[in-house]
Amino acid sequence: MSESTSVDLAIIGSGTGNSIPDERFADQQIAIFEESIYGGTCLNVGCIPTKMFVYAAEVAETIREGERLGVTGTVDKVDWPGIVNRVFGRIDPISAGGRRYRIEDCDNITVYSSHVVFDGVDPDGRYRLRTGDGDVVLASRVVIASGSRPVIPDIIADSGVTYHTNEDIMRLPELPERLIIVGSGYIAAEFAHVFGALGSKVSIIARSDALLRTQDPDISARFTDIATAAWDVHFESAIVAVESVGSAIRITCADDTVLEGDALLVAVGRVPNSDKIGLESIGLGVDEDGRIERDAYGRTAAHGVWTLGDVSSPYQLKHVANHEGRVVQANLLRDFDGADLQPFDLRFVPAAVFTHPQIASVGMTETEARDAGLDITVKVQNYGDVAYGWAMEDTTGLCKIIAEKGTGRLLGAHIIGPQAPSIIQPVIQAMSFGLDAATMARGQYWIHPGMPEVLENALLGLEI
Ligand SMILES: Cc1cc2nc3c(=O)[nH]c(=O)nc-3n(C[C@H](O)[C@H](O)[C@H](O)COP(=O)(O)OP(=O)(O)OC[C@H]3O[C@@H](n4cnc5c(N)ncnc54)[C@H](O)[C@@H]3O)c2cc1C
Ligand SMILES: NC(=O)c1ccc[n+]([C@@H]2O[C@H](COP(=O)([O-])OP(=O)(O)OC[C@H]3O[C@@H](n4cnc5c(N)ncnc54)[C@H](O)[C@@H]3O)[C@@H](O)[C@H]2O)c1
Repeated sequence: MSESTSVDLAIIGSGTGNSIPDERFADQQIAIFEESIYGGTCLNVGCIPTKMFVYAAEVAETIREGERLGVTGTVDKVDWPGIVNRVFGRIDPISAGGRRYRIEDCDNITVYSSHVVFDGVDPDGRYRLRTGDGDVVLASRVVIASGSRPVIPDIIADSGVTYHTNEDIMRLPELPERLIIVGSGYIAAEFAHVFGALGSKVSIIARSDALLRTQDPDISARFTDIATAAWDVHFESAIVAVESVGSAIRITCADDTVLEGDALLVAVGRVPNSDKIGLESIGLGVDEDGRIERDAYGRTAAHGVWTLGDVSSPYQLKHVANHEGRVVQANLLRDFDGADLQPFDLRFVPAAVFTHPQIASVGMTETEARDAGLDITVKVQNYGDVAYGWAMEDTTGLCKIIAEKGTGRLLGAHIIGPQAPSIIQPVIQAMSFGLDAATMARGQYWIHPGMPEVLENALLGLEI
């Protein structure tokens, strides 16, 4: 049995968890546990590399779409290995540098590069954490920031075929000629764009009758139309067989559709990493979606144990994990039972899908607002209705605003079209700071002829 080490704070996960120790924690002994690449999902296999690939895909699309503007060009070559090297040539050193900084420059921090589990509580009430390498760390306070991982349907896992997830698809040695994507959410939409624009033939197997189903119905419908024209999309498809045929993968669906591909990407959702960390040994449970239960301040039911990010948040988004990280960080400097703890603010959480065209949203969908019994007014404004949309010859972009009748309270905004994640930001600001639609529309200038005029016109078009 190895000797144990005592620390003031243990952090499980080096994603958002790595941002917690700053100079205010310099007098605390801290253990950080990371079983995989240092820096977590967003940096290594999530937001950042995907968007670096997306940008290259956007450039390829822009060249192809130039013809309708009178600028004709062709994409002569896609240097996939070159793109992979550029992306990871930037990211890998950041991950390695972050790890090196914690190990070499932070005297109060020890990094354990191993899987860790809770192994009960010692007689002094400290949490016992046991690593796969045999180290035992005792901690009076713990932050669980262990994130989430991809779900793999049994029929694929059991088939023995080679499949990919976000963890390795971006490091394929060559661009697959034919890519099959199983799933119809964020990751499916983003990678379909990346691989489709860079030259793969993309097939999507979707369980339901639409893509990005959790978006506002107008956005999901518009995207589904565009995606169906761009890629080979199979709706309401249940997979009944998955097999290897030579170097290819063959998937058969219940309606006898047979698809063959050179690579298979699984993107059917992510589950919280709450099931392999020994939570039961410290009396903690999870909710029906596998998320660690927590209160508004990030506290679990175990005294001194906090949680944040994908493992416990209702949102699997990095900006949410970062916010939750800042809240837990502030609360760690207070008493666990203190009356001055800071709560999470999850009122107006925006999200964007970096597919083609881009999509961004904040607040309620029209369906959610109606289901909530609110008296609403809705305006849909097309990109093509404003001058910059004419400049772009845009025919598919739209901006939809939902507000409360009578008060003009902004309830939701949903945009599909070029630069949607940037264009939506003023609405996030308005909702966060309580601006109503009329004040937002006429209480400021809108640069003419900028694309945000689509937002201005949508606000002015509401019948409040
Ligand atoms: C392909 C993809 C694209 C995405 N794009 C975006 C985007 O554009 N915008 C956005 O907002 N969000 C995006 N996300 C979501 C975002 O990446 C996550 O919400 C965010 O990274 C979660 O952060 P976290 O700190 O909770 O977990 P993570 O960053 O996943 O960190 C958890 C860490 O804990 C480690 N760990 C887990 N269990 C243990 C254990 N028992 N012992 C030791 N270590 C352990 C894991 O190895 C991991 O490194 C994307 C996700 C994916 C998969
Ligand atoms: N731009 C971003 O912010 C971004 C990008 C990527 C991922 N993410 C985060 O990561 C999460 C996970 O992404 P995701 O795309 O894996 O999940 P998702 O929840 O967005 O979508 C999963 C989709 O797969 C479908 N599905 C489930 N089981 C299936 C099956 N057996 N066969 C076929 N389809 C099936 C679901 O109906 C759903 O539409 C997202 O919800 C999001 O929070 C965010």
